[in-house]
Amino acid sequence: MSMQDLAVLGKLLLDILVVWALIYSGLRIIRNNSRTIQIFKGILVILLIKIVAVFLGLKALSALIDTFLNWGVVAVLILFQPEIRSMLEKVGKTTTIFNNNVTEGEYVHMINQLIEACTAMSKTKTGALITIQQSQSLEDYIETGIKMDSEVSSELIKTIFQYGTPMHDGAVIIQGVKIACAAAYFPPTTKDLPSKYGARHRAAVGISEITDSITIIVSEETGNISVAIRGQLTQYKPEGLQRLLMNKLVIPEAESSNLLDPMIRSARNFALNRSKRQEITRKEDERVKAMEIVDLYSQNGGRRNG
Ligand SMILES: Nc1ncnc2c1ncn2[C@@H]1O[C@H](COP(=O)(O)OP(=O)(O)OP(=O)(O)O)[C@@H](O)[C@H]1O
Repeated sequence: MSMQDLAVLGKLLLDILVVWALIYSGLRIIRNNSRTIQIFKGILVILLIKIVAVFLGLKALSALIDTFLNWGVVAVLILFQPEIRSMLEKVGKTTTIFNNNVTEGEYVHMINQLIEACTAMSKTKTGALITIQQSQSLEDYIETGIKMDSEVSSELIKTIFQYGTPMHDGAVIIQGVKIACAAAYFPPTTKDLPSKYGARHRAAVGISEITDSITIIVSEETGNISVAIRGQLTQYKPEGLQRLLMNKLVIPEAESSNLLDPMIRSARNFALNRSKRQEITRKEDERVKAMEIVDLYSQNGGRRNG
């Protein structure tokens, strides 16, 4: 292969890589926000109607949709203005696109502080609701609370949830290793939960159904600690919760989020054969010994989101 061929191949690969990164970023922005998902679905429906109109020769409908689509770019710019602005802000801070800037040590410290706080609140039966943002943004919900920008510390968490204080009602949201807000409101689940679970647990399950967040609940009534993930409520002892959070949040720095993540992950998954993957999943499951698992979906007709 000549140098010229190599140069052409290199350009081609770079081209594919850049387009991949742009599409991936675009899809992340859409997926990270419940509002953008709805708008994106709406646009898809309109495009589908357009295809059907062309196929059936419905000229008036087709022309109407054309006019709508022509103005669509302006409409999208107006509708997505907050998302576009935040995306450009992120591009400005290039580090956040390639690395979320949180070290493994900082995560471990945050987890230890959370465990300390939850253990103490569990003993004193102080009700608490703490949600940790994962890949899907919780900005919409942070807006409903009282904004903060503070390091997670056991003392601060306990103070926030101290009964009678102005911020004890609602949820604390953690982004990275910082408390982004307190007193946030979540849309409660519409599912029938066992009667022992009230509004706090309903809110936790609700947010876990619509985002990939991890929500810790300390019950005011029993002092029990539970976690809601993907619509499933699981009760943990503090040690189990610590293992769960370590497994979910502490990833080796070399694997931390960047634009090439999906490619690296696909390549790695491809390389691992099926049985090996099952073995790894089994070992990870064993590390988290839950006391009680309430699978809300199997109790309610088996619907499961994502
Ligand atoms: N939609 C919501 N979003 C955020 N927080 C909520 C929401 N609904 C209730 N909460 C919080 O839950 C508290 C009420 O909890 P409630 O006692 O009804 O629930 P519970 O699931 O039975 O919990 P516990 O076991 O602690 O009693 C409220 O004071 C408020 O702090």
